[in-house]
Amino acid sequence: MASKNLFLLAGDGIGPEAMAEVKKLIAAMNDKLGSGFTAEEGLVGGCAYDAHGAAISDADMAKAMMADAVLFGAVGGPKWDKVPYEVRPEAGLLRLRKDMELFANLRPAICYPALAASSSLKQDVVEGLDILIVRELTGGVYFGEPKQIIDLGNGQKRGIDTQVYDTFEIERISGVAFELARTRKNHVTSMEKRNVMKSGVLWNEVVSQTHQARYSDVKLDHMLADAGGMQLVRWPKQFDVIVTDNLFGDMLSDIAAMLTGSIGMLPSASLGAPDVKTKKRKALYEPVHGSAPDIAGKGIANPIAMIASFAMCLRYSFGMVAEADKLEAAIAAVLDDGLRTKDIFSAGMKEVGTTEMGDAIIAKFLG
Ligand SMILES: NC(=O)c1ccc[n+]([C@@H]2O[C@H](COP(=O)([O-])OP(=O)(O)OC[C@H]3O[C@@H](n4cnc5c(N)ncnc54)[C@H](O)[C@@H]3O)[C@@H](O)[C@H]2O)c1
Ligand SMILES: CC(C)[C@H](C(=O)O)[C@@H](O)C(=O)O
Ligand SMILES: [Mg+2]
Repeated sequence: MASKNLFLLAGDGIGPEAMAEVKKLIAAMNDKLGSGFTAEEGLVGGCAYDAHGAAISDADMAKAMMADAVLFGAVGGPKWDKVPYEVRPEAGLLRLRKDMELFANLRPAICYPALAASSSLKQDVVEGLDILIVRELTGGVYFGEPKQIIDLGNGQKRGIDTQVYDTFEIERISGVAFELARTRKNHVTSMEKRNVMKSGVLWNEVVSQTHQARYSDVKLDHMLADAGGMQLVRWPKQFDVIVTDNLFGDMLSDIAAMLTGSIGMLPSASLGAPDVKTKKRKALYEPVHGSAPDIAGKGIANPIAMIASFAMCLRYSFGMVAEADKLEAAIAAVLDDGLRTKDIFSAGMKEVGTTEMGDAIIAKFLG
């Protein structure tokens, strides 16, 4: 049997609370289904800084590089607001993405039928929504140089971040988006700001060329990213796959999260390129939400984004498609039964905590 080595980085705040539910699920799968996962745990974020003065240690970084898949909770929190920029909690996540070359971040936004009425948008706007944001994750303004604050010597300072994209980066992320579109509704919308950014001009050009050369069977639209944000809220069902850069993808996926009812619902997969020999790809799975310091420690966090991220792990890293489908169906069924964490609660439903929600999903999955 192929190895199934997981490396778990729960992180800070609600990260460990959500990860605890996935740990129970992994144990249950091993126990009841003989799934054969091994899981080792490490530190990332503020807890890693407290332990070793770095947002991730070299030893844990090496384990992440060797794992078949990394499961990541969330990092950050007010406790570490004043630590040096280079070792702030978020730096651990950015290092994982960069060193593992996880250039493709898949962020599906699905509105489960049971939650259509609880969205802040009108029911018919979100009902049946199933879109996929493909966010470029290792380039753009997140990593471009220079990135610094310069003292101008006249009482003024200058903060500089640099947006950089090379042809190959745009080509490979658009390839991922077109390939995925072929398995869905065959429609890609590329979002950039070519009206003000040179990188946007290049992005638009390379996506079009990639489309013409290899994917002309897929419908392609281009949209300015600001208008894209507006259209996501106006009529999101016009989209199938959205492909965009690192920063726009960050913002547009938080917007998309609210179409599903709560940011506590949105999973993600960050994937590298398949290895030429083994065809295996490095991968990290994480909820889109952060460490939610305002609710950490209260036992009320929604674990669904974390559990659905594990479903993506089953699908993309281990080819366990039937199990992934079953886990996603278990989430839908528990919502149909009326169970709700606080963030998705509406009148007449049963409010539950993190643990009860996790237990109910695991029971449905195994049942
Ligand atoms: N991947 C990550 O680790 C990640 C992602 C985003 C933000 N962050 C970090 O997290 C910290 C807090 O950031 P923020 O407040 O802007 O974003 P956040 O996503 O942590 O929280 C935003 C709001 O959503 C709520 N929320 C988030 N996840 C939830 C869940 N699972 N269940 C119920 N409610 C949930 C929070 O309570 C909060 O009100 C910052 O340090 C930020 O850098 C980390
Ligand atoms: C925590 C932070 C570095 C991260 C990002 O900006 O990419 C987060 O917001 C996300 O969406 O994964
Ligand atoms: Mg974000």
